[in-house]
Amino acid sequence: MQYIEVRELELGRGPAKICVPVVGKKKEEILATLEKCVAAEADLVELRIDHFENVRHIEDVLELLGEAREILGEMPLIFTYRTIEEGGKGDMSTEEYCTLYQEILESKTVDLVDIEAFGMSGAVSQIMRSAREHAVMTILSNHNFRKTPKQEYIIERLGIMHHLGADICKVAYMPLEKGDVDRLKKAVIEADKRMKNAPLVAIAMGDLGLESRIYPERFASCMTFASIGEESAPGQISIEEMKALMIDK
Ligand SMILES: O=C1C[C@@](O)(C(=O)O)C[C@@H](O)[C@@H]1O
Repeated sequence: MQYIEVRELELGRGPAKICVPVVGKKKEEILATLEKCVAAEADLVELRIDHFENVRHIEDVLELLGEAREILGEMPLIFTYRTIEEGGKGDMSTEEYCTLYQEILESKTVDLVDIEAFGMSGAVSQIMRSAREHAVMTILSNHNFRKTPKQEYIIERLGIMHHLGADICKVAYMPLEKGDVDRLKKAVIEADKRMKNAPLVAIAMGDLGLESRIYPERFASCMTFASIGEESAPGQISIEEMKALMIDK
């Protein structure tokens, strides 16, 4: 079993960890949700900065991250700018996206950055290089909110992310029928074998995908996403429900 250590958290070893995505628009709103993440004992949080109203003002983003860190203490923080193309709110150009990630990596205020592996031509290798230089861990991700790709395509995409050196490879796709969830499961189990159990995350979104969220180990996943307040993707359940379901297993 391969695993990574992010602060005191082991990802890829032991039970899958619960990550809460935080999607507030205003600083106060975001910080209040982070307090709730601590109170609810999430394992880690994902700051979905594409929702933040001042995302184009780097000083405001850095100030927010500084205050977030004070609240979170040792709880790991993932920094994610999700583009519209992959189901988020972000409409930055490739250049702006690169600059944002560059500034964040230099600031060393986050533990992991989520980079869209196939969206921004040329951006990925540049950001990966910078993350390595600044010793920040990386999640390479791919999303499709409309459908679930073919099995070979999923295996290939996870393989490319692994080859590019991601610490965690992540896919999230929308199933249109139950068979799509089964296909995702088969694909990630095969990819996991080929990647020799390197940490990965696979999510089937929407109501049909619940199994992938509450039984992450069936999808070889080291992490599952649960909400506090507003969900960041269809099919997420609350952290309370998730904890109750995971204990009941
Ligand atoms: O990639 C993911 C997974 C996700 O899309 C989900 O379906 O839970 C939620 C996103 O916030 C996160 O970046």
